[in-house]
Amino acid sequence: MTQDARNQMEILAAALPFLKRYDEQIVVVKYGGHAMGEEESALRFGRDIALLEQMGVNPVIVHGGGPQINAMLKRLNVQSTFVNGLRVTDAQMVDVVEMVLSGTVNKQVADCITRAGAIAVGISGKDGRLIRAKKLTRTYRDPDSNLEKVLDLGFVGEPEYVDPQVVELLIAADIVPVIAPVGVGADGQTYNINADTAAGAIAGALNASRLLMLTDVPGVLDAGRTLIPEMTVAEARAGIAEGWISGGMIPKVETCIYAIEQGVKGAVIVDGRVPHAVLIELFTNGGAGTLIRP
Ligand SMILES: Nc1ncnc2c1ncn2[C@@H]1O[C@H](COP(=O)(O)OP(=O)(O)O)[C@@H](O)[C@H]1O
Ligand SMILES: CC(=O)N[C@@H](CCC(=O)OP(=O)(O)O)C(=O)O
Repeated sequence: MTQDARNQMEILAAALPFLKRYDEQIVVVKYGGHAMGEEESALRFGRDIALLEQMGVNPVIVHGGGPQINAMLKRLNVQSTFVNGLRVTDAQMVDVVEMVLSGTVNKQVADCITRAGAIAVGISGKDGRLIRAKKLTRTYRDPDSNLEKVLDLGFVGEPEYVDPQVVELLIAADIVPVIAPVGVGADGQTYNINADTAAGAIAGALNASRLLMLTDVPGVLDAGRTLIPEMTVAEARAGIAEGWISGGMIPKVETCIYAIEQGVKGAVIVDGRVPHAVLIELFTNGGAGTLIRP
């Protein structure tokens, strides 16, 4: 038995009293592009997810792939810009985003789980019309003119309606759904959706008991860069308004708030690079990362 398998067994031994809590429950895991790391770390993630499935929990994976899209754009010599953690996505960009997310990354993540002994099937939000999307519309106050302006991010979408039927069919067949955050408009247009936002919408539609957001920082850090173990929705909103929650952390925190408002019991932002982060979060008293609560 490898050292890693021994570690996994040790966590599970400690987890026994908690197992019943998640039996038959849906746990949505957002697997961020930064959390994926090297192959060994992705395989370890796959083993944890396969184990959850075998233990009777119903994991649903929504993955990101921002760094992987960046790497492909670099190869193609295409520049990319972000506004508030969202990629400005023109027609050429949306093709690359779909190719990387629904193609390479989606199949890699599903493969890591399948190699660990569960059956995982990779789909995107377009399959079965899982994520009906519309163009994201946001306004902002222009600091120069002080006028309210519309933010145009091109083909960046937001979920308008989630039809979880295809995911529920996979769960009923004991298959782990692995979902790429690409949505489809009423007119068939493909939209690039931030993976955090997609995960929150799916967790809400599935009435999940937990949403775990795996990233590459220990959780939400305060202005002094210290980990905040627990914060209320109001505190999280204040962090965004005050600016110490910024960039890619904004969609993450907003997603947790949304998921809680939809009835998800707990939303946690946690460091996915820590070995067995998912098991530790679900099955230990202290958990890890930042829990956002009402
Ligand atoms: N208050 C904060 N606490 C932690 N991270 C923060 C905070 N504000 C901004 N960030 C940034 O958010 C990033 C996480 O978002 P992102 O890179 O989009 O992750 P992912 O690829 O996992 O979705 C962190 O690496 C960090 O640079
Ligand atoms: C609109 C938007 O920004 N979409 C993201 C989708 C991928 C993503 O969110 O990946 P991570 O979770 O790894 O950051 C993007 O284009 O990068």
